[in-house]
Amino acid sequence: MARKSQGGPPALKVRMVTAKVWVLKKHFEGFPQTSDFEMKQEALANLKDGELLLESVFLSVDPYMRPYSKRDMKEGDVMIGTQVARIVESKNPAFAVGAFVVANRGWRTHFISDGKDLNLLPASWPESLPKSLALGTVGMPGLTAYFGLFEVCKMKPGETVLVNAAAGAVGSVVGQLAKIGGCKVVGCAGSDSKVAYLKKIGFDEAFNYKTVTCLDETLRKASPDGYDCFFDNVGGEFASIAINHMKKYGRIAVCGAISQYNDTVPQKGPYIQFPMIFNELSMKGFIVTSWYNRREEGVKALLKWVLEGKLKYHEQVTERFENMPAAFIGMLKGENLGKAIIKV
Ligand SMILES: NC(=O)C1=CN([C@@H]2O[C@H](COP(=O)(O)OP(=O)(O)OC[C@H]3O[C@@H](n4cnc5c(N)ncnc54)[C@H](OP(=O)(O)O)[C@@H]3O)[C@@H](O)[C@H]2O)C=CC1
Ligand SMILES: CCCCCC(=O)/C=C/[C@H]1[C@H](O)CC(=O)[C@@H]1CCCCCCC(=O)O
Repeated sequence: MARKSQGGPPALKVRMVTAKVWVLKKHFEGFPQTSDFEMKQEALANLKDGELLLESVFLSVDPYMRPYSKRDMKEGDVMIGTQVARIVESKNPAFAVGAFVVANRGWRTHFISDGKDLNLLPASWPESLPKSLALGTVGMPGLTAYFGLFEVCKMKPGETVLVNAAAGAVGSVVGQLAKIGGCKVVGCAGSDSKVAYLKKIGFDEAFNYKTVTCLDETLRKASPDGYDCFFDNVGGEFASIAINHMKKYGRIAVCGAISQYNDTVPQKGPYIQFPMIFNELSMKGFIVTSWYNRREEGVKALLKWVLEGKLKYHEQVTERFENMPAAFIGMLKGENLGKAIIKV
């Protein structure tokens, strides 16, 4: 607080902010444990000209954090990740206090930015729409579905699309975009209530991959003529079986391999050459950020479909920053329906 000291110059306005952060205490071995994380405090410096102070309002837990922690992080680093944050103080004329942005500043409650790494929420974002959707259906996972389906799979009206992890953040958008695009869509998920949700949001066929007696038979029954497009979020055994159900010239978008992220011993074949050659398949891995030169187009399309009611969303919201590790582990276990979000 500013105050005048008797006779001297006015005292400086000092606002000390302490951020809570989650660090990777110990590299994950197999399935992550809450003991692999540690919560710490970070004192933030005072703002310099051009800087902003932000507070995270919603944070995202995503599957990529598991493989990327192994590839890119060392023990003691703050966990990687994105947030929707509110500007609480600004010494940058381009950013007003109270505005909301998407940032990529890891598992932190507060942080300082020079504004260069921030994406303002679109001006057309309606007040009625949860801002957390900028981390899900209208954010990175939604864009993954959009570019993966339309650009990687090159999906066309009248085709049949298969998607796994279908009740999650990416998969639930894939299925609905396939319907918007005039396709038949088959999806699978890991519980009966998720399967019921898939039917509710318009999937033509849906099944619980954990309880089917024979995946091969189930895939054949769901689409006896096979699949034109396979949007693979899971990899491993599921993908090895599904590849044999592709139609001639089928296209596979290799988006993720969540069934393999926690493996301590790498899974072995079967090998894919025979179906690839016999059916002249195309299989392409992709990272959504390679399409971010068209990010605005994707966000605009997804937002429009949400507002028209054609693209439904569900969020699994965990309250409190302190529960982030549990929410992350829960998401890897399949406890989320739709996008897993943390509300600080
Ligand atoms: N390439 C890219 O640019 C991107 C790739 N991805 C990938 O997309 C996939 C989905 O991500 P996202 O939508 O954010 O996550 P989800 O919201 O789908 O959450 C993960 C889901 O994966 C399912 N799952 C977990 N373990 C297994 C398993 N062993 N076999 C089958 N399913 C499993 C669980 O659902 P269930 O109950 O059905 O088992 C769980 O809910 C991930 O592989 C991720 O890495 C995501 C974003 C960008
Ligand atoms: C074999 C691993 C497959 C992982 C697939 C996946 O989920 C990829 C996700 C990326 C998504 O396309 C956009 C991202 O931001 C994800 C990668 C995040 C990398 C984090 C880099 C570390 C940092 O933020 O500093």
